Amino acid sequence: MEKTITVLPGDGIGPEVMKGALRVLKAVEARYGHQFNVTEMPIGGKAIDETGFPLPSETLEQCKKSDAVLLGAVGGPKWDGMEKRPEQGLLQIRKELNVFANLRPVKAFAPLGDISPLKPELIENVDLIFVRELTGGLYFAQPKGRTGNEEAVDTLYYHRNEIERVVKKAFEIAASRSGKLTSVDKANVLESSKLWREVVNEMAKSFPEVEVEHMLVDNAAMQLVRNPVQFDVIVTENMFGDILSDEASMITGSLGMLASASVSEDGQGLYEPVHGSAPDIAGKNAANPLGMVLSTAMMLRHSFHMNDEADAIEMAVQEVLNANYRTRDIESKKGRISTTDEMVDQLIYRLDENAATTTLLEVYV
Ligand SMILES: NC(=O)c1ccc[n+]([C@@H]2O[C@H](COP(=O)([O-])OP(=O)(O)OC[C@H]3O[C@@H](n4cnc5c(N)ncnc54)[C@H](O)[C@@H]3O)[C@@H](O)[C@H]2O)c1
Ligand SMILES: CC(C)[C@H](C(=O)O)[C@@H](O)C(=O)O
Ligand SMILES: [Mg+2]
Repeated sequence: MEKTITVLPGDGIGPEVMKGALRVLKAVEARYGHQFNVTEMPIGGKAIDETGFPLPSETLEQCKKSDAVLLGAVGGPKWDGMEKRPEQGLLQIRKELNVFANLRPVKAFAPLGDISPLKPELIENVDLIFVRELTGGLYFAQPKGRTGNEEAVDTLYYHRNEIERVVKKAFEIAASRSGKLTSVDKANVLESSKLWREVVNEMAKSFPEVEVEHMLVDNAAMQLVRNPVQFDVIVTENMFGDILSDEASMITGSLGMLASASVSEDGQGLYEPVHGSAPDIAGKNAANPLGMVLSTAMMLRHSFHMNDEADAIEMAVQEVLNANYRTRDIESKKGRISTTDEMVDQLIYRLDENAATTTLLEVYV
């Protein structure tokens, strides 16, 4: 199959983990006979340095005409305090591509049981997914900004349609999984949350097979560390989802493990790890590439319907962890610390092996 991918490495560890993802894609290409036409474009701080804009129009155009977009991370202290911020590029690309549903799966990896700050018995069997509203809410609504030296304003606005489309997506996902949906809001205080709850209750009538519960966001933050296995699908507002998903990353043991897919109604897909540009470890070949690599697997599965290929990457990740290869953030007492590149070497080695095994099995059958 031939596909075009726009690659936006961004800043900090973004380019380092993206290099790994592209090597993994090359391995998939070779083994499964695909052709991925990759075009790299600037976004974030790099784009500000090169063009003066965090999302240059050439980058946006290239993304719009691609089959999918892969993004590393943006931001860093270099651009702090500047009028244009790298993060504006990220928010703008999400808005322009209309990728309103941000899917952030959180699965406990058995070999990382001792890495998580949560007790092993609490995280065993955790397999949940956030459906985070991504193009509305506090991040985007007007008025927004400084209204003088002493005042600043952000607005939490939602139109019913914006809530409906993301909630529908969450119901569909819940129906395809265990049939349990938790909607997280702050309906005891916020008007936008009351509307959110109303929409969820209305939508529930079209999905009788899905059991719905409402949970206030402060309680949800607590429940995620008290008993995370109670959750399956969690749908929530943009900023609540941002905060809760970083919190939930500790179920895996590291923010560097989490992947995400952001999808639109017309099939656009933007794939990025949940973590940021990690300025504290950038340039050291120390970043965990697995969140980026797992985001690449999500791209293959969701945008290209390449399920075997995505399975093979996920299996390779499991095997690398089983074999105790670890970057510093998931350091194990049993093995030495690997660099970003070494982790990717191990993935590719196993991807080749997996492909070889699959071929052998097929021949044998
Ligand atoms: N999607 C994105 O592009 C994105 C997401 C979050 C933050 N950011 C930006 O990144 C910059 C830094 O933000 P921050 O420090 O609050 O969050 P961060 O996610 O960059 O880092 C938080 C902590 O997690 C660690 N970490 C993150 N990813 C890791 C990985 N792959 N491997 C190992 N350790 C990892 C970092 O070293 C750091 O200690 C800011 O400019 C922020 O706006 C961008
Ligand atoms: C960098 C920032 C704008 C972004 C967000 O808040 O959406 C990040 O934290 C994320 O989780 O993708
Ligand atoms: Mg975040």
